[in-house]
Amino acid sequence: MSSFPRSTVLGYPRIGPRRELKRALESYWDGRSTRAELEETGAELRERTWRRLAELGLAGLPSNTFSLYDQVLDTAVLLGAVPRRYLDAEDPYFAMARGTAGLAPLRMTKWFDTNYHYIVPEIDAETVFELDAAKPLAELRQARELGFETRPVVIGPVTFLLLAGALERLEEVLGCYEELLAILAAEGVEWVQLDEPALVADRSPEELAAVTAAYERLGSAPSRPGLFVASYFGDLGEALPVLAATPVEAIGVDLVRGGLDRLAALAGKTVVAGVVSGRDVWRTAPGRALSLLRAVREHAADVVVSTSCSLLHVPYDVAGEDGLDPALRARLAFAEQKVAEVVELAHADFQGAEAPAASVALADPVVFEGRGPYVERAAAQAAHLRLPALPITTIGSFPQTGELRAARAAVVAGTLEEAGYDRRVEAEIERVIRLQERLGLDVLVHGEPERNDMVQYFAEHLDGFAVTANGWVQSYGSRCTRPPILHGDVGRPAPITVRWARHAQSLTDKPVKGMLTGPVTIVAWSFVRDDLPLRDVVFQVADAVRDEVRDLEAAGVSIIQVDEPALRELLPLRRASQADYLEWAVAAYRRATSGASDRIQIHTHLCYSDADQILAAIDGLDADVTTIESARSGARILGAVGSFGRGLGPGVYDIHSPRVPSEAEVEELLRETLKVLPAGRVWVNPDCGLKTRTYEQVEAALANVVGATRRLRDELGAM
Ligand code: MET
Ligand SMILES: [Zn+2]
Repeated sequence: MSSFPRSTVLGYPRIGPRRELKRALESYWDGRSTRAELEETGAELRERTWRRLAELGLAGLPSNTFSLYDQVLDTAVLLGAVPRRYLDAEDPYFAMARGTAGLAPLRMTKWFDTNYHYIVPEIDAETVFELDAAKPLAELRQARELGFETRPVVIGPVTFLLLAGALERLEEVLGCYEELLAILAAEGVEWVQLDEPALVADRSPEELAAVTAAYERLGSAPSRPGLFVASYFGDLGEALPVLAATPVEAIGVDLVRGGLDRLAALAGKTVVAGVVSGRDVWRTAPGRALSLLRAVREHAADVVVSTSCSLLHVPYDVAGEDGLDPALRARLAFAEQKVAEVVELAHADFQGAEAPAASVALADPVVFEGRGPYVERAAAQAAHLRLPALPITTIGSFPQTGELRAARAAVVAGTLEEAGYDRRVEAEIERVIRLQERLGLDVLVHGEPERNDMVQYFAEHLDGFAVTANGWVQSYGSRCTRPPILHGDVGRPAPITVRWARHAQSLTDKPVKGMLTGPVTIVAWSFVRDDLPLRDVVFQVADAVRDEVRDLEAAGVSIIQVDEPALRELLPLRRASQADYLEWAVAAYRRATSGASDRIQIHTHLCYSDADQILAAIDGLDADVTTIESARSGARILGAVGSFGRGLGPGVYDIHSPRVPSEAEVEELLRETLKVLPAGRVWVNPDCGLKTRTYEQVEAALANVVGATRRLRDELGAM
């Protein structure tokens, strides 16, 4: 086999520089275009990517990094792991991804510690693995016709099976991989990339033995291309010597997050050195990158310059972001700029840009111990709020109407005055308040109509953040987010939510919750400066939230919710670092909320099904009331919440589905909850915000929630 090209990237964004794939997908799903037209858009996007990467001077081009929905789902298809019930659907691929009228989709969850979501493969006794290499072959051949030799990228067998929870099927799956390698070799492919990001998390001896088994077997396949096993999102740790002992020729290491410790084991291998970060938007500091490359060269047979992971997790291009401060723009690198850096680093003359000296505004890491013990607070709040048993509330957002989105766009375009927009927001708040009163909810919300997004809205109003015009990053399928860029010291120049909260409260005698996003979530869903420890950045944001909490209290708001849905997401992949993270994350939350007096009821909200893993930390947040996803995940969480010491609202309405739950279903969930929690601590609420639903669905569902709760209240009263 020939030597590995001098420079490469592990993958590239695929949604399109102007989100062309998003539009093509949604038009196909709505029946406005054909599958062939969708494929055509895909082919154009791939062509554009290869041409651009080649123009930028990148030597090693990847293929099969494109996907119509998700690369893990593509791997399931590649290996024949398509559950039988989807085979009769009109389009089985999208049936698995999104469901159909009669079929629920496969489960979706977060890709390691990113905000990208993949489709979880379903492997059971029925699964018969059978290779279907059509997609990688088609992409390889398309590139070839355009004059490009590419390196097909596939998720590796160990990571694929670990994600599916089916490592015991390794032998069967390896047969498919062997077959794939033979097909690619016959096509004249020189190198294939097998992604094994699961190896950067803690792995048991059995799992490491699976790594050995897999790569010994694939390495001794009679006919195969060069094997490049890519790891990313952290340090390979003890998996590194294990992998290095197998016959694979090239190993990819993430040197942005990982260390140099065990690199001596890589003697004789080609090391694909991930020195340009695929997880942030900053230009690479040349000093560090060059010294890392020098250090690797001392050990490895051959060193290739690369990104630390796929560039899927960053936007396309800084060019066109004219709204950004030029000084900030000069520090930024999106996918295009990162490719250029990789190319330059592969030539010795790399200049790059040293990061400016950090403006260190270290927050005092001490928790503010402002609040009294929970029992005392609970008594003060009960006297003040006078809520019924099983109080009913919602999570914050109500349906976002097309008119509101259009009005927001009109303000940006300059065709609608701010004052006119504000009046529309106020009218929407009034509608939401009236609706909640009519339905009979107990703790109301203003509905968040002024927010485009629960993080971006705060970023737009805080110092130290910038928002991009076109910095879209794929979240799942056709969904993209535009993460704000946290680039400087954070401050809150003026109150952000107070005027809306005050307006909402003026319309009703029922309590209206103030609604804020917590410090961990604001940081988790932004691109963050890398010149300060993450903890210090989170504390700065916590102080800004703390100011807002204080102003809400001063404005007469008696319940304040501070959401932390991303608390679980930032949890480090390695257990050894988790306790430290949870400690500072919890401290930041308490710092943000502990300025409120005991009389103020603090709520928090978390969604996503795996909250049970961090339940102790959630308890540590010390919020008076926690609302949490439960209905969607079959009330699994109820098994773990018995010891929870404060108010808790396990969701009784799965808002991810357009389905309206019946009164009986809600009642059943409430009865389950009352078996594990004392009635005095139970709250009644949906799983999450209602903004993706329609008013019709929300009204019907909440009416059933109220009906079921009233019946149980009557029973409790009779006891
Ligand atoms: C992803 S959590 C969302 C919480 C937010 N308050 C809402 O209701 O939309
Ligand atoms: Zn939520």
